[in-house]
Amino acid sequence: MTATMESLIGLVNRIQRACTVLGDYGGDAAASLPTLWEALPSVVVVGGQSSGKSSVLESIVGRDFLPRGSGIVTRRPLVLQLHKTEPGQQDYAEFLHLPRKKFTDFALVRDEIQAETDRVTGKTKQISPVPIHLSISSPNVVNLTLTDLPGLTKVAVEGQPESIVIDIENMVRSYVEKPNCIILAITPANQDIATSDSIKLARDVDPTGERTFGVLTKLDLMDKGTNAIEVLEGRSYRLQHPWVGIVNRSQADINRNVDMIAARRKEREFFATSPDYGHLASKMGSEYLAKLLSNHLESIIRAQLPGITSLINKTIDELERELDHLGRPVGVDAGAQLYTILELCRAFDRIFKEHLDGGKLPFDRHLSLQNVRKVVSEADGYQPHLIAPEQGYRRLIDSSLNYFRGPAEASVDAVHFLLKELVRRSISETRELKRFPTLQAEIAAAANEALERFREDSNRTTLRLVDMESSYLTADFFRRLPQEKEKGGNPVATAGDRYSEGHYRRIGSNVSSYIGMVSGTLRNTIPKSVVHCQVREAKQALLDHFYVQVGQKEGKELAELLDEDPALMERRQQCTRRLELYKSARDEIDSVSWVREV
Ligand SMILES: Nc1nc2c(ncn2[C@@H]2O[C@H](COP(=O)(O)OP(=O)(O)OP(=O)(O)O)[C@@H](O)[C@H]2O)c(=O)[nH]1
Repeated sequence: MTATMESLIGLVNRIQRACTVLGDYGGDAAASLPTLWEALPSVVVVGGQSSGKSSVLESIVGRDFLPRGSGIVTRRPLVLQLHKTEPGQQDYAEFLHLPRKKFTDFALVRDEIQAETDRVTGKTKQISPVPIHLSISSPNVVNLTLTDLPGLTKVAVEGQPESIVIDIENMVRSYVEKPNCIILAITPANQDIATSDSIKLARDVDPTGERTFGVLTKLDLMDKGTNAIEVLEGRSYRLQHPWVGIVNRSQADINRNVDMIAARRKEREFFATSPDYGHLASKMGSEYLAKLLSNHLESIIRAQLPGITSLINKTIDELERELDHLGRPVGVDAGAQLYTILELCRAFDRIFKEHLDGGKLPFDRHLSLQNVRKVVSEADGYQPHLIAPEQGYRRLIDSSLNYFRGPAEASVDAVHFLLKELVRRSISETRELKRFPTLQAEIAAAANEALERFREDSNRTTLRLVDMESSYLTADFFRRLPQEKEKGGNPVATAGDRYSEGHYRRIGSNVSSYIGMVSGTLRNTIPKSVVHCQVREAKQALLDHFYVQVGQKEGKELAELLDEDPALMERRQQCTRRLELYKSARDEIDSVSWVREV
């Protein structure tokens, strides 16, 4: 049973240490990272200035080790982990930030707390939420973890910024508002309970008093003829747990170097012999308080462990999923990088081809063909001027064929823009590329460049098809045109009325029928040429140039292509560290449950 108790509080201690090492101090909801710190039950000591907070902690530990001085001395949370050792063992202290260094001189512990506080907060005397972890092993302690926070204060003293009053209140509040926080609310007995800073705060965050332990210090300093029975018996301010009265060392005792063991004895005597508190003696004093807290913390941890375990498993799943989504880190050598780049290009190319093959391109009913048809009808309705027959035919046909050039180019462009849109869509659908904005932009640029080249080629080819139709006007063609016999008429007519209207009409309809024939041909060949020069090329060789270029790059240039969004890299790192934390917590819990079952 004892083994279990030790292992449960020790278990939470180890997880708490892992939290600090891996940067989880709770309260960073802005980073939207899951926090394990906040899920762990902890006892937090809250009190106004000079309420006797430090004295209570030192009394629980049985050692002098906390910095003293004027102003706000505690400026970082101090997570104080107490481990009970076998009788006769020497007391020692260890800091998480100084692994492998054992302190047996507690005056040095005090110095180190001060130095470590300044290391993070600087000489500015600001406060910081990054906790200091101190563990103390001694036969004279119970297994317990307490977090000491800066004392609630009304005014900043010299050298400390005005904002510190609010900053402290906010920091303390951020701890005590967590439902897992057990609040140790310190109030001096020589002050009205109604004005106690710690009770005011506790009432705010824990109105039913379920998780608040009231501690009344300085019972020895009350005015003669008054006592704190009303408070200690829970009538002044009701809590679910019993109030505990404490008598710490007075300033005079401290000045006289009265040691803690002697102070504890004195405290016991105070209660045992007190006419007011004698009947409560067994439930008063710092030793009783320590045991009470230890038992409570233990039972809370036991009750919450299943919930914490399932939270851990759920969070591990979530973090793994997010990391999969963010993509795992890329290797650092050129080979791995080139491989990654080519893989990513292929991923894009695959999606692009899926679009092409998926019949998502409405070539046969697209604008280009409609345009061709539209122009054909225009050409059919075209009424030619009349010049000498062969030249006239040639010019009429040439100028009619010119009408095909615009739409031919338009069909080339239409397909070009469709392909460009597909590139854009495929780029944005290539999820793997999202984390590499540089490479993403390069692939998009390379694809668009290739499409540009295909367009030029397609334009040339398509216009040539049109040109070919006009150069096919051979002498034979004219010879085979239906000939018209002059019917009588006036042989000396002027050039203007040399031919009858019927003549012109026939020329017009001849040109028309020729153009009709040509348009029938172009209607078939333009789409073929456009698909051949652009779609087929895009499918087969979109990134060919790019592959050649990438193949010639050096390690450094490859790394640049794989340059990731810094925010994303940061996020991946954060998630990786959090995942590490949750996994180590899971391992810790697994090892304890295993011990318990044996
Ligand atoms: N007589 C007597 N003096 C006490 C008691 N508790 C604390 N003191 C004295 O009250 C003064 C303040 O006590 P601390 O323990 O330093 O109080 P604190 O809340 O930690 O104070 P700050 O850290 O300065 O805010 C010291 O001089 C203590 O000796 C007590 O129960 N009885």
